Formats: sequence, C-alpha cells, structure tokens
Amino acid sequence: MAPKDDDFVFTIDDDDVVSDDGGAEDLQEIAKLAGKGQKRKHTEDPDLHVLPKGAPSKKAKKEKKKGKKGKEVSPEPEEEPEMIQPGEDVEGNDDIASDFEFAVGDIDTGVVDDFDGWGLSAEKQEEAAARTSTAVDIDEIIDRRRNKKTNAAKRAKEEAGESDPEEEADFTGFGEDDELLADDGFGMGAGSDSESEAEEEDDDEEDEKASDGEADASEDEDAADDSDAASVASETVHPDDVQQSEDEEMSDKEDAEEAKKAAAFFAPEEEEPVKKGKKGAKSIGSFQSMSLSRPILRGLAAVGFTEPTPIQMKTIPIAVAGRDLVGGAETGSGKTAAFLIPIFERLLYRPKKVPTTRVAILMPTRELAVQCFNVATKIASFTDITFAQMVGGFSMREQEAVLRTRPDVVIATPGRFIDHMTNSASFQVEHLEILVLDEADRMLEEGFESQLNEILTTIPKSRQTMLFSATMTSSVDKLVRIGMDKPVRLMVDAKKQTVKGLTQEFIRLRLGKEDRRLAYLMYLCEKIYTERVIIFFRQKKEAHRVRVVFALCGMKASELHGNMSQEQRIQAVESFRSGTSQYLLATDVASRGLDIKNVATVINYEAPQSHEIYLHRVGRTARAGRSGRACTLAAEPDRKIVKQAVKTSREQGAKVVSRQVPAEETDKWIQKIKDLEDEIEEVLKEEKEERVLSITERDLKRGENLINHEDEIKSRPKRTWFESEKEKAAEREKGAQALNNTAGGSIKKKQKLSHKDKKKLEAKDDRTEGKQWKKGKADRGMTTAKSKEKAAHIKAKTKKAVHGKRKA
Ligand SMILES: Nc1ncnc2c1ncn2[C@@H]1O[C@H](COP(=O)(O)OP(=O)(O)OP(=O)(O)O)[C@@H](O)[C@H]1O
Repeated sequence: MAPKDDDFVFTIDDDDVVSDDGGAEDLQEIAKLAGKGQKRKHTEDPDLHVLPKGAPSKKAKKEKKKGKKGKEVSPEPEEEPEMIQPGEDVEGNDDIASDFEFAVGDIDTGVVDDFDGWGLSAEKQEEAAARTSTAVDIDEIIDRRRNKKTNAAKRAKEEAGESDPEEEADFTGFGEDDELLADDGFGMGAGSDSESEAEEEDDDEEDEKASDGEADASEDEDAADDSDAASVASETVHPDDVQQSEDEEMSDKEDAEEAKKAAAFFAPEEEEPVKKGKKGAKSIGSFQSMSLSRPILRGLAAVGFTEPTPIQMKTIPIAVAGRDLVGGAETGSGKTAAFLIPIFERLLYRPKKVPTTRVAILMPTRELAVQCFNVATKIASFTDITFAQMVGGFSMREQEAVLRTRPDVVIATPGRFIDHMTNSASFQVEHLEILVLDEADRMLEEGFESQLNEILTTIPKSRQTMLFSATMTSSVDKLVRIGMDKPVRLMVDAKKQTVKGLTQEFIRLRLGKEDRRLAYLMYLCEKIYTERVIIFFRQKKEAHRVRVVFALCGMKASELHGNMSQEQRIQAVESFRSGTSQYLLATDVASRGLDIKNVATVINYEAPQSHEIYLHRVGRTARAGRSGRACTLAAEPDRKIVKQAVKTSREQGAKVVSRQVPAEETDKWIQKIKDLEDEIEEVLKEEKEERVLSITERDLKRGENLINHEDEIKSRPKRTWFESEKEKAAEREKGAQALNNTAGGSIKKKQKLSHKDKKKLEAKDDRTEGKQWKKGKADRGMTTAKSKEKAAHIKAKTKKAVHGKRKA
C-alpha cells in the first residue's frame, strides 16, 4: 500500500482508492464534457523483440439449453406491487410490445458515433473548471517560476546593456530544449548501443544461464534474440519459482474442493438457455432477436451498439428472466451493458403508479459509478426510467433531493449508499428488487467487507443479484455470503483473460539499476508512447512527483489518485479524455473499469502486486475490439507477476515482446532528471505552501459560514454512520492492503455491534468530533463566540500569510 508521507500534501480528507463515506460535502455535482480521443499510430520499433508465442486459446464453450422460468420476486406492499416479467400484459404498457422487431437505422436516434461513457455537456465542464480554479495547479506554479526566471534574466541583461534576442525570452531554465526536442532516433535500436545489450556483456553467469535456459526451452526461432526479455520470465529455477510450483500443487487440491462447492452452489450449467430468436430460430448476434423492447433498442442504436458482445449475448436472456448470476468476461468486453440492458427491460414492465427505487448498482470507485450512470442514462434515454447517482465526494443534499423523487435505479459507491440509507429519510431500500455488484471480486475483498454486510443485511433478501468482473472470484465461500439463489455462472472464455488486440511489452530493470526507472519512463513517453498513455504507479506520492517532472519537461500530464478532491479527479480524467493532456498518471484507483476511448498505451511504472490488478490495468487499452499496448517496467521483485503475465499471454497466443532501452537515452534522462532535482523540490515546496494557504482560506470561509448560517447548520438532522471514524479508517486501510495484495496474515474479523453499542459509539464520535447539534442553547451561544474568535484569528493569519507571500 501507498505509504503516507508527511511531505506529500493532502488536498482534502478524501483518502484513498476505495469509495468512501462522503468526503467534502460541499462539493457539487459532476461535470464532464464530450471529447474526442486522438488516434495514434504504432510504429514498428527496433527496440522490440517478440517473445515466442504459445498455443492459441481454445474456443469458447457452447451454451446449453436451459429452463426459462424466472425467479419469484418478493411480495410487496399493496401500493407497490412487484415488477412484472417481460411478456406479461400490463395495463398502460400496450404501446410497448416486447416481441416486435426493430431495424437499427430505421429511426433517427441521433447516433453518437464515438459514444463515450464519460461524455456529458460542455457547460458542465466549464462549471467544473470554474470550481477547481482554486485548486493548486502545478502547471501554473511552473509557468510562474519560468516567467520569474525569464524576467530576472532579462533584467540582468538589461543592466549589463546586452541585447535581448527573442529566443532568450523562451528560455525555460529547466534544461536544454534541444535535448528534449531532438527528432532523430538517438541510436534507437542500434543493438550495440542499447543498454540491455551493453549490460549483457558484463552480465553475471547466472543471467547467461537464464537466457540459455529460455532459448533451449523454446522451440521458437526468435527465442535466441530475446535474452533480455526471456530472462525476465526465465524458466531457470529461482526461489520464487520453487515457491510457485508448491503453490500450484496446493491450488490443484483446492481446485478440486472448490469444484465440489461450486457444483452445489451454482445452477447446473445445462440450465443456461440457448438464445432463440423469433420463431425458434437460433439468434446469431442481434439485440432484436432477444425480444428487447423498442425504447431499449433505440437507446442501443443511439449509442452505436448494433450487435451484442458475447457476454451480453449470454447474460441478457438469463437476467431478463430474473435469475441470479455471476458473470465474467475480459476487460472492455461490454459487461456494463450486459447488466444494464436486462435491468431496463425488466423495469419497462414495472407498475408506475407509485415511484419506487427498485435497482441498486454498486461500484468500488466513484469514477466508475459516474461512468456507469452516464452509460445507463444514455442507453435508457428513450425510456421513462429514472436514475440517481450516489457517489462520495459530491453533495449529499443534492443527492437527497434526487432520492426524494424515488428514482428507479440508484448507481452508488457502497459508502455513500449506506450514508443515504442511514441518514436520508427519502431513500428507501425495502423495495429493492435487483442488486448489481460490478467489479464484484474487488467488492468482496477486505475493505468493502463491512460496508457490503451492512447493505446486504438491510436490503430485501428476495432480490435478484448479479455479480460481474473481468477477474471474477471463483471462491464460492466469498459468494455464499452475498445470499444468491442458485446463480447461473456465465463465463465468456474463462481462460482467456487478456484481450486479443493487446500487445504486452516488458522492460527489465536489472538488480541495482532500479534507479533508472524514471529515466526509462521519460524516454518511453518522450520518444515511443507520446499520445493517450495511462501510467500506473503504486504510490500516490511518486505519481505526483513524476507529474512535476513531466510538467517541467513540457509534457502535458494529469494525475489521478486518492489524494485529490473528487472535482480534481473528474477534471483529470476529463482532461485526459479530451486530449488536453496526453498522459494520465494514476494509481490503482483507475485500474478497474475506466472506459476511456482510444487509450493507446498503458505503462506500468511499477508492476502491480497481483496478476488480477495487472489484467485490470492493461485492460484500460485494447477495449471493445481495438488494439493497444501495455508496457511494464519490471524489476527483480516483480518476477512472479511478470512470469504469470507472460505465461498467460503465451497460453492465449497473445503477443508478448521485450523492449531494450538505448543506454545513451537512459544516461541522457538520468542527467536531465538530476539537473531538475532542485527545481522539482522547489515546485513541490511552493505547492505545499500554496496549499496551506488555500486550506487556511477554506477554513476561514467555513468559519464565516458557520457564523452566517449558524441556525440553519445546527437545525440540520444529525448524520450517523454505522462505523466509527476509527473503524472507517481501519476499513480504508484494509481496502488499500487488499488492493495492493499486501494484507499480511489474518486480519481480525469485525465483530458486529449491538444496537446499544453502536449508539454509544456514535455518541462518543459526536463528542470527539465536536459536533454542535447536541448542545444546549447556552452552549451554542458560547460556541458562536468561539467560532467568531476562531474566524477572526484565521482571517488575521491568512492576511499575514498572503501579505508575506506577496512580499516574497
Ligand atoms: N454491444 C456493443 N457494441 C459496441 N460497443 C459496445 C457494446 N457493448 C459495449 N460496448 C463498448 O465497449 C466498451 C467497453 O465496455 P465496458 O466498459 O462495459 O467493458 P467492461 O467489460 O465492463 O470492462 P472492464 O472489465 O474494464 O470494466 C465501451 O466503450 C462500450 O461503449
């Protein structure tokens, strides 16, 4: 997990990768814009060496015939009868015939050619830009510093009576531009100059053996050229490998046990129905033949979905019938629509007299929930289905207002879902009929455990439950606690987890050369992967530092991690999505589910700590049938992960290559980064100071607000939480550990608190957090005086700080 560091300034108490309970309540609604991704050419590159291919993956399993009977839904109170299955006659729904055929293209739906889940209106983007204008901006700091230096240089020259040629006005002071802008290949691919080959010569014996071993083991002729890459995932016995084979033996035994449990837990496979179109004809890939309703077909046409993807083909008929299911398919294969379409189809037949919230879709990160909301509203744009997005980091009150209208579907992060469940009278969960857990394996991990328990024990048991992920857990024990009813397991190409169009590349960082990591990255981003690149980091601090390096080198980058406010996070994704910045420097908060069009390359600055996370990260490119590239900088400790990735790719016949970075390029960047060290520190320092200043200003505003709107603030109903602050922090910690696979040993299971204990804890939290609404009138009077005093103090402090800064 990412270690905390005092030097790294936290922007807001919005802590980490997991969605949370709310963060800054004053933040406003989401702002997004439609932007066009830029196409990128993959140049054939002499640094590359193709690793030998393995056997191609086997064909997907054929679906078998299955009963079509839907699951029974819970009895409902009189005024809110249960959802009616498609096909049943419903009063008032005569206009929607479920079996009519709709020819896509017949109707002018205003098809969005380049539909993107993130796209919303441009005006919202402007709003966001206006709101984030107070945030500290690295580019601004760097520009300011550049101008300062330029002016100082000018003044010095004027004083010395020298002329002032125009080029000198562009002097950046951050290293020589000619190095950055040189447009030749710098000897790229000139074998003898490449760092890896130079190193190869004085390599130790062990490494030579490693390469030989690989060449022998492989029947592929190219193997001999791949010594560097091959040694990354060499067959030579290594302590890790011994451990791995022991692990494999163990897992064989476990597999047999799991298979037994699975047979008892899941519905028998033959129950899966063969999709039949009209008149019993077997459907071959069309939404029309699934008997979907007209408004849904129009919505699908509007977003440009003409044919279902394999997971959609499998899922839709079963989910429409109300069955519980567990779905798995590779990244970018259309799982979102696979659960949205059947949900909408079912909702079209709902009784409409009394608005009721019937569907909850839970996502592990805020960005994913926002993205799902956008996709959902677009697909459902020709229906009367209503939505609410309940995402941490945005205004509770605005969300409450939407919930009061009883939207049909809520799309939420678990923390905010519970917050509304507990604190918003307008949100009622007792009539929920469908629950979806997207990225379900993540949601079942530590960190979401208690939140999920809280939700599952509160919502009706008789719901339909659907679970989806690209790396769906096979652990039945984990699934059991979700409380599903004989779920159908739908795995599309279960063995094939990496996508077809993906080329995976590995760069070896030899022992003792780890300090070259950043130089490698800079070379790659300057020369090889120059557009639409997502770079994954393990630590927020490192991502931020590298962002400064990028900015100093004139490379437009955004960063995305849990230390940013929600607005900044949205803004970062938008900026990358629209092409304003070409590089997105992210932690694993962005590794799952983010669907950004035309991401050309994913770079793993450090290999992730689990194969699952690797799959999710690299799955940000090569989505929906496109091609893409993933490049991993792999050091010795990453051996196991790399080996697993290479093995899986080979089994699937996927393209795996190794890259060698020219030594002179690395040396150039090492020197350049060294030259920039002072500047980087200065920028970070300045940023820290500015942030302190803006926090002081924010506190000042809060103090003023407290004075001006005291009565209103205190009259607000008390918010409660099912976990104390301490428990929440522990939960977040567990989440981060689970995400990074670093949870060591057994973590104590959270004991369920009695109602009385919960109340006690809440009361204690209120006291420790200094919540005011429990105090008497006299106390409040005192508090007002204190607040005024505090506000005056902050004001004076801010003035002093601003004055001092201006002076400086
Ligand atoms: N039937 C379809 N026809 C064309 N494009 C589709 C279809 N279904 C989904 N897509 C597109 O495929 C892309 C990936 O879809 P989606 O984000 O649902 O993938 P996913 O399987 O959930 O991926 P991940 O595992 O990374 O979350 C999206 O851009 C979506 O618009």
